[in-house]
Amino acid sequence: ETFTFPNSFIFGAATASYQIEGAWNVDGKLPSIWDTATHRQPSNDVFDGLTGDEAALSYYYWQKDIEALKNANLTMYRFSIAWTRVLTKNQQVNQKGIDYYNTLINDLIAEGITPMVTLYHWDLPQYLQDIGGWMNSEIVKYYEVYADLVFKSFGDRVKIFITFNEPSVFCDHGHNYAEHAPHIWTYDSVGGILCSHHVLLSHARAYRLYQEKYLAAQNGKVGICLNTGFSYRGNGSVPQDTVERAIQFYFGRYTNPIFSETGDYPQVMRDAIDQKSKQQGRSFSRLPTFTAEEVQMLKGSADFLALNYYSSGMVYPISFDPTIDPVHHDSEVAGFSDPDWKVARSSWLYQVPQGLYDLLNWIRTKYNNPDVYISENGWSDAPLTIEDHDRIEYMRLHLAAISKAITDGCNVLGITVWSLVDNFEWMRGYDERFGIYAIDLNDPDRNRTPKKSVSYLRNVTNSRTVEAENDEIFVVKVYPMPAE
Ligand SMILES: CCCCCCCCCCCCC/C=C/[C@@H](O)[C@@H](N)CO[C@@H]1O[C@H](CO)[C@@H](O)[C@H](O)[C@H]1O
Repeated sequence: ETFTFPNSFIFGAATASYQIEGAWNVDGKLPSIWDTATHRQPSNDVFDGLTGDEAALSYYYWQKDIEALKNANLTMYRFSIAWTRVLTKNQQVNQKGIDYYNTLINDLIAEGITPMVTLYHWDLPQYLQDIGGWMNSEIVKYYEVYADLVFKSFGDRVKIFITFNEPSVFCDHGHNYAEHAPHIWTYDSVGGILCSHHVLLSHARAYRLYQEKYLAAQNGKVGICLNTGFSYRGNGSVPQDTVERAIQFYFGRYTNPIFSETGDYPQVMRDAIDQKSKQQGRSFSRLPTFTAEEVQMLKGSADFLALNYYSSGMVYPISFDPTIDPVHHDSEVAGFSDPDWKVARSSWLYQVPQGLYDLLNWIRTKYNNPDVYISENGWSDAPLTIEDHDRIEYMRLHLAAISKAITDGCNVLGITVWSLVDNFEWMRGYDERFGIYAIDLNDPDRNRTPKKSVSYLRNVTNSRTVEAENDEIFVVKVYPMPAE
């Protein structure tokens, strides 16, 4: 079957500052929590022991990135700004950092490529972590100062801003399980919950600031980037409400306050955490409460949803047990992956295009069909895999799923694939490569070598079609529940 894309649909690619820029301490840039994490001695716990100190050296080779975009026929570039490059500790402007992004933005626009700018892709200034980072409510003010600077400096040319990338990942993995920077472990997910709460408030304040101060002159859009898989019934006896609870706890904790008609946290989450907190003998709930004003400030605080989709899972109910993974412990849901699904070099990344199709329709019906960009979607393979047939298949099937969702009426405006170039894959270092361009870390010039997927993408963007069979997209079957 041939799947088509409307002429308005935009094809692009994405990166993030810490993962590609290098130049970690150049021109006044301050250390971020990822600099701290990767410089830990005697071991940084990164899979290959490496850091983002140099990565793709995009701080010097941004023109190579622009060439790579052009060569792939891509017309949108999602990149992030390093907070640590543009502001000093006492909240003054670091002009050299601003200059770098000004040059990048101007050069992109000169080549007809639309910049999509993420304000926060996990690289918090270390001096803010030192006062508690996302767990301290004061962070909201610091973020607002930073957002103000970004809007003021770049908003005359940048018309699409994303306030945050994947809060579920940096809040949970960074503040519950100590798996990501700032490597904090907290009991009962308290750290992750506080982080999410302050991220939501920071997002809303930045959105309202843009509306009040910049919208009239700049006429841009501000959204937030959230990630999730879709969840499926682990076997025939799993109740549908388990599926819904999984999504609400993982995704709804951010989407409900921003995109729903009612606003605030999902009721199922409010009830569960309040009740469990009580059951634990606590005098107040682990889930903070938004004031009525905050609920209003959050409600409708996004012009679009930037959705990162990689994979999906099967779920089944479990009973409350504080000793297990804290995300599941409040939701009383656990998940597993079908061993028949194809898996990438990243052990968590199973190929489930159906999940993207179902998720887009879930969002359409749940939230009155908001504008959506697929801000990340991609496949990892081994270093220097140039004949990346598995990535091509993954892209083909996910693009088909998107096209099908658009046919259903979902407002999907475009995609920025992850990633433009091979880069620092967080705690996996450089072992899992997501780029459509390969980078040899031994090459001081960091030449961007096109993988086979670049010519595939070029064909897709020229023809605005992909070929796929429905049974390649719809891969979810119901399996017996695994032993608990
Ligand atoms: C509804 C919820 C529950 C159901 C199901 C299960 C979902 C299965 C998906 C498993 C994902 C587990 C770990 C998550 C990892 C990614 O989301 C995370 N690594 C994504 O980060 C972004 O992706 C890029 C590639 O990893 C990364 O380089 C980029 O910086 C991130 O923005």
